[in-house]
Amino acid sequence: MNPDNDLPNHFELLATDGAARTGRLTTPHGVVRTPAFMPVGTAGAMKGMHWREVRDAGADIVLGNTYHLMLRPSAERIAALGGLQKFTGWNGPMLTDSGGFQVMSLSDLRKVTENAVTFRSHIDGAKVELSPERSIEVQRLLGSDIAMQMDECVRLPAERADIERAMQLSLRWAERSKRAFESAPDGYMLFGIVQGGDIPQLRHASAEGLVAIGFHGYAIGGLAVGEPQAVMLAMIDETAPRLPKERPRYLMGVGTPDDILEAVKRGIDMFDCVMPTRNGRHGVAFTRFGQVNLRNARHADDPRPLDEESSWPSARNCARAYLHHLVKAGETLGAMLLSEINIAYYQFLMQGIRNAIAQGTFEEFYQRTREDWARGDI
Ligand SMILES: Nc1nc2c(CCNCC3CCCCC3)c3[nH]c(NCCc4ccccc4)nc3cc2c(=O)[nH]1
Repeated sequence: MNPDNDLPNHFELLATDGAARTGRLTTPHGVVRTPAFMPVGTAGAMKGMHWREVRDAGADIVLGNTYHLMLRPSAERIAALGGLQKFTGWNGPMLTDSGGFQVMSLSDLRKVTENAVTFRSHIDGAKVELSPERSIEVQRLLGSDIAMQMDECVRLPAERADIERAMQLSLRWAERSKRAFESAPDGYMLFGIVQGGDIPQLRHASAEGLVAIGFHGYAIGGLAVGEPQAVMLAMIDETAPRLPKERPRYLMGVGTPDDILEAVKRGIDMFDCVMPTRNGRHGVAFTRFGQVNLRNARHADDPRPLDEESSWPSARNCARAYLHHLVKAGETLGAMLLSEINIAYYQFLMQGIRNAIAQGTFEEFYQRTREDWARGDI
């Protein structure tokens, strides 16, 4: 029996160092080492990468894209083809978001009612209704190992009344999402999502409401939506201690390496962000010494690789001059190389974090890593 609710707990805490934790989350498709960075697949693919590279870079779990896949090819078609793992060839754990956040950011003509989010498909303009029940059905059809409740995320800054309305609606949708999820086979998980904007009391009410309903894990949503990093970190401080310590905590949409290090320090276990692949496609590399914009002319004659000590071959072997050329020439290989270099760096960072927490040296790791970033690209 778990102290907080009667759902099975598939998360095992291995060590803690201050508020930071390292553990293992067991899913039907494999084990996820935490703290974990989850690369974001788009419509069933990791833009610019083969799944083999995603795995070789050290990723245990990737995100599938509920919003896109439900519109094309449709969740029913993916289910008929054996589910996302079979359909995509990624045979490891997958997490899917509920789709509501993306509706709000990607499609126009959308409306939020008590029952659902309704919107027009950006593909064929068809009217689509995404209720908590339909979102759970789609995530079950996709075969995702970890599903997210349907929620409403408010961009910041926002009026208190709007933040409160969306937080309360999300709690009612949490209840409906959990009921719709109840038929899932053992091992599959559903996470609740804490809302409440930048208002501590609303964050507390949301966290307490979700814990009372009971989930396999808890996400902190409604952040990385325009607020300064200090506000994001303050809301983590208000929320994480109010979530069951034996269950996983997932900070949605975050973030830069600096965001991740600060959030791990405050007790976060899981992250997702499009930044490594998106910045890679735009010519920006993440390295041990900070970000390097390879579009910059200063790299044109530089024979050095990005990082001679990197465990990732392309980061250790490709001359900056070559990467600069590929990016300027708009060669697809440029986007591919920088995407894999960035995913590999994020996984290198996560492995360093996990090792440091396990050894009780997270504080030193935290300080040294930030100094290396501040050194900047030599
Ligand atoms: N349900 C839900 N999802 C959220 C997401 C989407 C997380 N990524 C899903 C993933 C699924 C597959 C496709 C891609 C997205 C967020 N992303 C961000 N910030 C991103 C900030 C950002 C960072 C870099 C670049 C652009 C935007 N804040 C978020 C808050 C919430 C939230 O409250 N509720």
